[in-house]
Amino acid sequence: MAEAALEIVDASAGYSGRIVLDAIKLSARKGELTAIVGPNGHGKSTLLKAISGLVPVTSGEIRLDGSRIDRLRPDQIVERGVIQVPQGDLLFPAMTVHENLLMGAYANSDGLAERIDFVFALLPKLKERRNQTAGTLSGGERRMCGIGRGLMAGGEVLMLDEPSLGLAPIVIEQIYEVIFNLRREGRTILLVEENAERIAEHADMIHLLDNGRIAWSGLGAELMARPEIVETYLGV
Ligand SMILES: Nc1ncnc2c1ncn2[C@@H]1O[C@H](COP(=O)(O)OP(=O)(O)OP(=O)(O)O)[C@@H](O)[C@H]1O
Repeated sequence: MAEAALEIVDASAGYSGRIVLDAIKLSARKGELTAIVGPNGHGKSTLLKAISGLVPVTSGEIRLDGSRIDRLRPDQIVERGVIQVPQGDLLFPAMTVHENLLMGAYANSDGLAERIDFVFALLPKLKERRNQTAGTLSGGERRMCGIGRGLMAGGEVLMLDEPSLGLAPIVIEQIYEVIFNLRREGRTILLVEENAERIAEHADMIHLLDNGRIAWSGLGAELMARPEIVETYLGV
C-alpha cells in the first residue's frame, strides 16, 4: 500500500466558533486518487480550505509527508506543494490563458517551460486559447484553465473542489478524463465530488463526509454495492 502524502488526524475546523469539521481522520496516499463525497453544505469545501490554511484548524493535525502544515500560512502550504484548485475557477478574467497559467507558478518558477509544455500537452485546448482572455472562455475551458493553473504550481498534492460543478455532462466527461489521466501518471489527487457514481470506478479510496464527520470510507465498488448509503447521503 502506498504511503500517505497528506494525513488529516482528528482535525476540527469551522467559522467564528462554529465547528464544521469534527475530528476528521483520513489520508491521501501518494499517487492515488482520494475522493471526498457527500451532500451539500456538510463541510467538503471547508476540509480543502482547512488543508490549504484558509480556514483555521482548531484541534488535531494536518501533515504532509509526516510534517505538520496546519500552523502554516496559505502561501507556505502552497510552497510545500499542496495546491488547491478552488470551486468556481477564480481565474483572472482580463488576463490571457497563458498569463493565468503563469500565475499558478508564482511560488515556484523552476522548470517553467517544461511545466507549461506539460499543461499544454495535457490540455491542448488551452494551447489553442493561450492568447485569449480567461473571461471569454467557455465554462469547460475555464475549468481546464483552473486545473492547468493548479498544475503549474508543480505541487505534490493537487486538491480539486467539485471540478464538475455547473458543466454539461459531455464537458464533465472531458474534465474527468483529464483528472483520471493525471491519476494514471501517478499524481496524488484529493478530489471533492458530490456525485459518487462519477468517480467510483477510478477512485482509490472514497470518504463520505456527513455533517462534518467521516461517515463511511472504502472503495468505489463497495460504495456502489451499498444502495442504502448512496440513497441516504448521495441522492442518486
Ligand atoms: N465563510 C464561511 N463563514 C461561515 N460559514 C461558512 C463559510 N463557508 C462555509 N460555511 C458553512 O460551513 C458549512 C459547510 O460548508 P462547505 O462549503 O464546506 O460544504 P460543502 O460540503 O463543500 O458544500 P457545497 O458542495 O455546497 O460547497 C455550511 O453550513 C456553510 O454554510
